[in-house]
Amino acid sequence: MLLTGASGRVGEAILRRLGEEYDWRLLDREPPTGEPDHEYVVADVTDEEAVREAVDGMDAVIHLAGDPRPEAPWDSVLANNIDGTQTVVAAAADAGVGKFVFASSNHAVGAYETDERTPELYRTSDEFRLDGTELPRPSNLYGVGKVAGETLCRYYHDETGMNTVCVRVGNLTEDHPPIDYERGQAMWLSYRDCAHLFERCLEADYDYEIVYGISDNDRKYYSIERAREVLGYDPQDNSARY
Ligand SMILES: NC(=O)C1=CN([C@@H]2O[C@H](COP(=O)(O)OP(=O)(O)OC[C@H]3O[C@@H](n4cnc5c(N)ncnc54)[C@H](O)[C@@H]3O)[C@@H](O)[C@H]2O)C=CC1
Ligand SMILES: O=C1O[C@H](COP(=O)(O)O)[C@@H](O)[C@H](O)[C@H]1O
Repeated sequence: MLLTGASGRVGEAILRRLGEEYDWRLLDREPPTGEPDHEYVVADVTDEEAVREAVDGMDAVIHLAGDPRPEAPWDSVLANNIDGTQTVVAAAADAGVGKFVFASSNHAVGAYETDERTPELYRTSDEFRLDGTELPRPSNLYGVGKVAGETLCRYYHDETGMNTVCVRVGNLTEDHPPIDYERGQAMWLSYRDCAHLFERCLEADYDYEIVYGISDNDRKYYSIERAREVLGYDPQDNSARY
């Protein structure tokens, strides 16, 4: 399995629980901080030759690498998130990789959180749900880049049949949900549920899917029904317990 952006937070959550479960090849533009437990490729995802070598022989790719900042400027979004994703997904499709898992974001649909809907949207009593079938509605240029990534995944799936899932990740924080931040509590994804969700993305059967990546929070305004149904996602955590 190839894991891009392996040295970041999502990569850490995945490797902490699944490090021993798969034969990993890790890729990041930053070198490892210590002696890596797995094969480690230092490369930028915009480097086509390096990426083509990295995907060679892989059954699956989890593509996390990119600029994660909601306020990321356009030049970074364009290079790291759009060009980088195109380079990785095209190389994976050409190499005949079986499954491609793309880390999309809540910011692909963040503009559904209108002044009229918030803050009630973030509360348990509100029944509004986004389920992945709605049109994209990004809240910033970073979100635009994630929508572009989802569209690239759709295109390469349709062109080559590569099984592809885009996970609109919520707010990953370790140990407990964000404090004094209702939006973050509604879209909290625990480290444990994060690892489980990406494991399901590696194991389940699907064609092309968009799912939400959050824990089973009482406050949720993202449906996790599709992730349950198609992937067998069974989250254990809930921000309401904290
Ligand atoms: N952490 C979260 O709550 C959320 C994360 N995501 C997405 O998940 C992915 C991972 O996010 P985090 O782990 O939080 O970010 P992070 O910044 O902790 O990790 C990203 C990793 O990607 C690497 N990277 C960045 N650009 C690269 C490039 N051009 N080539 C090679 N490596 C590159 C960085 O060196 C870093 O190790 C990102 O795509 C982000 O947009 C989406 C929604 C929420
Ligand atoms: O996509 C992302 O979303 C989370 C949550 O967004 P926020 O605006 O509520 O902080 C963010 O923490 C993460 O860095 C980003 O990649």
